[in-house]
Amino acid sequence: MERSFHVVPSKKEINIKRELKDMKVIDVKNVRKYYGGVRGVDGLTFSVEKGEIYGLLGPNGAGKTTTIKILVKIIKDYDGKVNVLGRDLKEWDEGYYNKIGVSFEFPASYSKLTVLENLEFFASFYKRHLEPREVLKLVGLNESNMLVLKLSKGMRRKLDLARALLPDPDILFLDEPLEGLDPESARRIKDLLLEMRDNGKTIFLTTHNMYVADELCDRVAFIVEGKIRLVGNPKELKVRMGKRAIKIEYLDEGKVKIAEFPLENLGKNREFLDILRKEIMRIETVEPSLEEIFLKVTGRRLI
Ligand SMILES: Nc1ncnc2c1ncn2[C@@H]1O[C@H](COP(=O)(O)OP(=O)(O)OP(=O)(O)O)[C@@H](O)[C@H]1O
Repeated sequence: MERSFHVVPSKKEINIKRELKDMKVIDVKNVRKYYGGVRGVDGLTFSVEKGEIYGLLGPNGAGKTTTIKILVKIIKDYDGKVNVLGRDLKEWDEGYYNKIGVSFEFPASYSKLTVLENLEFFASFYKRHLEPREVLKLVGLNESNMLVLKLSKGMRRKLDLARALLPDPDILFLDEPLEGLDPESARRIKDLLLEMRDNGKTIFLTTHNMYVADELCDRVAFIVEGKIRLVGNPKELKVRMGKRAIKIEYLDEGKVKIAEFPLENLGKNREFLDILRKEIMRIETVEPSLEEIFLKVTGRRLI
């Protein structure tokens, strides 16, 4: 049976939704994975709630891909506890793949088949799925009859996402979802993900791009050397971790000048009060970027 994101839910679905509300959809406790002697993740602990876009932000080698691979059961030999959709990950059988959608950095399609043939093939694995043409429309990929080998990087990225959407999953796992997309396509995919989130889907993504984290994520987790160092809403983090300063632009003897002052004791700051008597052009609070907060908290740059 085909379903869309907007169909009226059955009573059973409403009850399940009620149960899932406020529930930790993903709960990871003290997870550890080494590749021989190389640390993938170590002491990884976090949880994701239903209906949020949760972003794992970190530099190369931080453990983002390892985390996703564990969560989608590609890596099974880890230590620690992982619970997804109310069940221990190790207890989930093949039914898990009807509940989740996965889009990875590497191409996962058959290059000698067309876009539509690929999606029809993948759809055949699911008991219930969305219409291949419908998911292509959602991601804005119009080249349904083009061979995959002829697709640009951005088109492949959209195809990967379309494939992830096929089972109409409760959770989407996306590795660097906007990488390689032109600005218009990136905007479209961002809007799609936000709409899906508003419709109760949970989206877990990894990125090393602070703009993606900033614009898309309800919560962002900083990951460094296999551990989460800080979690928060991007806007709240900026307020909490910011410099708490203002920038003032003013005219001084016909020249534009800019000065910055800490918010503490601003009303008693003689230099600031003197400037206020001049012609003010603009006053704004100084907002740090996520990159700056990341550096402050972890001592590491994102790239
Ligand atoms: N198959 C593997 N064999 C050996 N070491 C690995 C393997 N996969 C990952 N690693 C190592 O584990 C660590 C974490 O890698 P991971 O790919 O999870 O990080 P990442 O944050 O996704 O980085 P990137 O942004 O570069 O993909 C790195 O030191 C990496 O070299």
